[in-house]
Amino acid sequence: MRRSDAPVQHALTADPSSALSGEAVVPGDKSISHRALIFGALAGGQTEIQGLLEGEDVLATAEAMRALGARVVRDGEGRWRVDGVGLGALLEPEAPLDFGNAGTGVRLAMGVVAGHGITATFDGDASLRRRPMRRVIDPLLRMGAELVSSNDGKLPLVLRGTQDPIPIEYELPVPSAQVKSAVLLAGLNSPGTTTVIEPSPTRDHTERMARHFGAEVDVAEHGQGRRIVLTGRPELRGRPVDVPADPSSAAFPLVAALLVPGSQIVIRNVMTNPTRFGLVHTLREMGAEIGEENTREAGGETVTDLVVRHGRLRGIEVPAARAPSMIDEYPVLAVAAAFAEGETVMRGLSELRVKESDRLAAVSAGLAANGVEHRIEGDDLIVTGRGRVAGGGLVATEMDHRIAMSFLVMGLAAERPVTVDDGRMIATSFPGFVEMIRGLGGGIGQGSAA
Ligand SMILES: O=C(O)C1=C[C@@H](OP(=O)(O)O)[C@@H](O)[C@H](O)C1
Ligand SMILES: C=C(OP(=O)(O)O)C(=O)O
Repeated sequence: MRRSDAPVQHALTADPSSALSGEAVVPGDKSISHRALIFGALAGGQTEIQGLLEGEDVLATAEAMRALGARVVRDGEGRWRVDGVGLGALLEPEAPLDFGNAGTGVRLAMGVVAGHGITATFDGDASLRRRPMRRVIDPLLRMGAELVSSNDGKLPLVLRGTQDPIPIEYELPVPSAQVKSAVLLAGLNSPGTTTVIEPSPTRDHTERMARHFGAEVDVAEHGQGRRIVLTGRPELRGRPVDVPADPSSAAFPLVAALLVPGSQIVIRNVMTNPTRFGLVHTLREMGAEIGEENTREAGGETVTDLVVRHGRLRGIEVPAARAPSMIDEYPVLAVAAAFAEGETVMRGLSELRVKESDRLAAVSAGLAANGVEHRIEGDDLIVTGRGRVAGGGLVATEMDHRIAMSFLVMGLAAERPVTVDDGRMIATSFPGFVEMIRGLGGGIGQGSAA
């Protein structure tokens, strides 16, 4: 039975594939793309961005930065120019800021607005309206912002910022780079130092980019995590930003090539930032052969060409401490685990419940629809792999791009086709995903086979 109301014309079906080969072109990193636009808007002068992810999530942030007064222009494919307004000089937007499906965009922009003497309305699609915003609002209120109205701590909400944000020390209650970044972005316009303590390291792109644009950010080890100290009111100057390929998007062709017999592919220019590379370590522990060639520095990050060959995988235990470094990759890891031999135990996945969908529930439903034995125990997901997957299932996307792409990858390697009921959300982070898979020789077509 269909579990969603998505019209059938948006369904996509992946067919069992012969060997994948060639080069996978993966778009620019989503986290860096959002931040490049935001820092570009906050800086004085011009920021030139190469390789920006032109996905719907990032385009919503571009639109929001325009509404806050920045000039944001597309110069060519992936080439964007931002003329910033300067820290402290953002304009009050005339209309609500609509972030579509993008948690990162809306939460980081709340931090930006909280640190300026302006009021803004934040909104998004049905998925974003379900996601928790208290985690960001709470520290921003401590910094002097005011919550004018909200839908019980969710979108749509109205936030009134302050031109003199109070410098605070904030210990993150959840390991979230979005919360960390919102506090740091609000702290940029604060007269003192803003400190964020994170229980375990989360992606550090805000810290790196703040430095790149001229801010002082000190980072020290703190127990299992980090203590980040930002000095307020720096002079932010527009800078060039070169966006590397997104490891979270590279995860899809990577896992597809591991699972489809005979495959060998190359994925170029993939960022290897250690706060983002947990999936590659995990797959290697499972027995995957993943080479790194031509490793180099580009735009303040290390990038590499990943060389991936099909091979057998075995089940392992993935510790909770690794979750932040691969938080968006669990749906596709669960797919890889379904094809492995033995149990893969993924621990500490509570944050998956508050993404674009409840990803634990959506992954579980997708595995069940395709005959994969698994169970959820508390916040852990345990998948019993048998080296093969029956497939033949219809998977509810639940407005979640990563669920759609993960189960299409499953269909390339399963015994029967796998259908996802709605492929439209893929455009939020990976426009061109279907063409990329086809370019490797994989078959994804429109419509339902289930
Ligand atoms: O800061 C970021 O760019 C992101 C942080 C993560 O979210 P959380 O901070 O909520 O874990 C991740 O899931 C999201 O795709 C991007
Ligand atoms: C969780 C994700 O994004 P966001 O929080 O920005 O919506 C994601 O891309 O998997």
